[in-house]
Amino acid sequence: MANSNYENQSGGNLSNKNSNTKAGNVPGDAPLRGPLTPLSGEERRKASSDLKNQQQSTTGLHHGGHNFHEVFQWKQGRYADLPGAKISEMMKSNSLDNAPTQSLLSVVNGILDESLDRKNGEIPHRVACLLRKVVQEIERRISTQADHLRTQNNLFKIREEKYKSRIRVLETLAAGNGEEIKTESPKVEENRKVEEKVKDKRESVKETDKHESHEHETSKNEIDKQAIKQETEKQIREIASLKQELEMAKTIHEQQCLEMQKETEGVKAGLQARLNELESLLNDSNNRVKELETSAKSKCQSWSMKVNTYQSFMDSQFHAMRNLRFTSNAIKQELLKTQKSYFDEFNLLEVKLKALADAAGNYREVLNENRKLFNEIQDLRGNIRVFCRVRPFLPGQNGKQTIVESIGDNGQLVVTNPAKPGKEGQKTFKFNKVFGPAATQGEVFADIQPFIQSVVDGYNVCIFAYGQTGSGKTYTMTGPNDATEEEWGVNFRALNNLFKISQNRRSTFQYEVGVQVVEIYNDQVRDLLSNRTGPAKKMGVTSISQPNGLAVPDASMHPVLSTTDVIDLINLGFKNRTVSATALNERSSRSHSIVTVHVRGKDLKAGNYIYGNLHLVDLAGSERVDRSEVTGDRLKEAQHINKSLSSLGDVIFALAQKSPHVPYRNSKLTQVLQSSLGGQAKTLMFVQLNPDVTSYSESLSTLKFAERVSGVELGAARSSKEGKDVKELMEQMASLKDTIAKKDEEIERLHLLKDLKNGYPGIDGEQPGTCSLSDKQSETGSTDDEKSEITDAALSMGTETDGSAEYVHSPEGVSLGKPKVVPKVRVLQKPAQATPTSKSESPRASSPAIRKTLSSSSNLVKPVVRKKV
Ligand SMILES: Nc1ncnc2c1ncn2[C@@H]1O[C@H](COP(=O)(O)OP(=O)(O)OP(=O)(O)O)[C@@H](O)[C@H]1O
Repeated sequence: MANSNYENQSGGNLSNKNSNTKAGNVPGDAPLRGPLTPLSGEERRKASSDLKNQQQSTTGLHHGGHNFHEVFQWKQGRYADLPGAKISEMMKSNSLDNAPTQSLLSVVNGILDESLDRKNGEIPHRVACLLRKVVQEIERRISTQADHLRTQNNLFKIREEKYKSRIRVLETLAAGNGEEIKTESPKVEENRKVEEKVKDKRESVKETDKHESHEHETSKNEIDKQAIKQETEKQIREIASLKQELEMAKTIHEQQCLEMQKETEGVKAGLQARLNELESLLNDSNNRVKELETSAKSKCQSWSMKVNTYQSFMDSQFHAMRNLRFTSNAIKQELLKTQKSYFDEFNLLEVKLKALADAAGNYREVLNENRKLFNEIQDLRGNIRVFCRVRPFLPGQNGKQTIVESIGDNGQLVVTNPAKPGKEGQKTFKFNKVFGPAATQGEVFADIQPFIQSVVDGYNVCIFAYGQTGSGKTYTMTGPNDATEEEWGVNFRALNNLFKISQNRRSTFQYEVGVQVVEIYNDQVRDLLSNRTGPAKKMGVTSISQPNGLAVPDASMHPVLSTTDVIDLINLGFKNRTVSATALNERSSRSHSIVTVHVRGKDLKAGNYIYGNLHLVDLAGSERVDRSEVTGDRLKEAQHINKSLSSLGDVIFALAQKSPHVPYRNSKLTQVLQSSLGGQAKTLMFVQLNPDVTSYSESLSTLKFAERVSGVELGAARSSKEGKDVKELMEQMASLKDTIAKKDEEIERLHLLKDLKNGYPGIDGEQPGTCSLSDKQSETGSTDDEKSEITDAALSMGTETDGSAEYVHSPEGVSLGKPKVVPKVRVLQKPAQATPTSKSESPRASSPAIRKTLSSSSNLVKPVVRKKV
């Protein structure tokens, strides 16, 4: 308040408190007084009124300053936000002139602090102008204050002179020359008053004395003189003290002057430094502003360039979009056209699908017929088939003189007696097929494969290898030790094929496969897969074959899911056999090993089961006992072998003769194989031949046995009452083959229809997880039989789908709609009349499969021309 008072009074000059106090008492024409001289009442009143005036003036100015505060008391960081109009208004108005210097400095500091706080140090232009104005105001005030100080100094000097003259007067007074000192000093005035008082007193004394006695006058005068003297001394002392005080005041005043000067210079220097600092900041700010302006200009230019680029890009995009729109319209048109043609094709397809559904509906029937035909072919070929296999000479075998003269394509084998060279010694044998020494395992199996399919169809099959020791029975049935897949024997290949077929039929049949491995040694049955340790347990054989074909129910049954399982089991069985062989001296040659595969298939549609079993038999060596000239155990073994082999021959012969009694019970071997010998069972015998001349006698014996067996069926055919000869039967077989071929053609056509349907993705209704027809084809083998299996599975799926989905046409395409059953409008029909042929009277020829001729109303499924059988 005091500060602003002073500042306002002095036109905003900078000052301190001391100067403030004194400046208030320094009006130009004010009477000069000593510092300690008491004020008279008049002077006090005047001084009070001056003070009031000053206060009023201060209040008024402060009011103006208050306005300034209102304008300038911005919070830190807000000066930059002052609107330009406000700043220019402040700069135009006189608010800066009335503002206290402290406030101006606060503004400067505020702006600078704000500029420092701001990261880029920028001061907006308008704030910089304001700053310049404020600084100019501060400069002006400094110069004014300097003038004021000079004036004040002069005043002090004048006052000093006055004090000095007064001191001189007092000194003169003190010297006692009685000279009246006319001075305006209060002390002198007081002296004067005292003197007047003394004078008055003297006069009053005189007057009193006039009234009192004259005598006392003299003594009183003396007393007065002494009093005056004392008074004078007292005054001299006072003058001395006043002088002292004056000196002190002078000293203090000089000190104060010096201090003020120093302070003023300090403030001036500070302000100058601050001013310089502010100017440099201002310059920096200006430079920064220029830099910013330059960068803003360059940015502006780059932005305008970018804008141009974007504009051109947008133009090109718009152009491209327009083109795309045109293209899209064209595509839309094309799509509509395609859709229309698609609808047409779809309608056509629907018609074809109906035909396909009809055909597929009857496909099962066709398939069954196919199976029957297949079996009839098998029957015609003979339920007992004999293959002869001549093993090659072994690497270490000497001589290498063979008894095999020739091998014919028609199953003819000519052997020569080494003792009778020439035609005389030659003997011809006829079998279903003869495999020479070069025949591979794969070639051999190719002729066996149909038997495996029969097993899956629910027939019992027995494949056994017969021959003398070392003739290759185990090689054919199992393969060599540690056989590669190429060298796999019948066992592994048969099961591998069985799994493949069951896999292909998985949509219609669910198969379970179990394996038993037993051996028959000395007419005893032993389980080779028993996990019991020690010698194998003896097994009983059921005399009447069970419906499930389990002739040895006590033998462990092992379910198998893959060929690997089978390999493991058979290896385990042979290992057990080998263990026994160590003790029983090469027992493998003198025991029959039987691998029995039990197949149970569930018809997924009908729900019924079919059973089939396959016996894979590696017979004991067939060498003659008399030649071996053995005794004891070996003789017993040989007798058992001979007995079991001849029992096998007897059974087969009895079956061929359709004898009412078939001697199965004569040996354990025939009992075990009973389910696979006779009835609908199919038997395949491998006659293994050692071509070495040294084995001629054994080989001849083997061949004779085989000839007897192989001649059974054919002989029976020849001796039948209908008088049909082999040639006729062969013709019949060819005819049946022809029928099958036609059916295959028909199936192919159905495939075509199916493919046609699959050609339209999204409408075939293929269920997830099901294979497409092509998938199935690729994963199967190349035989026709397998193909028919595949077709069966594929068409079964197709039939279900065709009957359950309706296809909805929509502009977006084709989608599956509400399920709808497609009515079967076409069925496979029997021919109007079946023309019986000369063979039709035969039970085989008169079977419905042969009599039926397939026809189809579909233009794609052409009717099969019925062949004369
Ligand atoms: N087709 C063939 N090709 C190559 N080697 C063969 C063939 N047939 C048999 N062999 C070999 O002949 C030898 C005897 O064959 P194998 O053991 O199969 O006769 P086997 O009739 O089973 O004898 P055993 O009655 O003693 O069991 C074996 O070394 C076998 O590898």
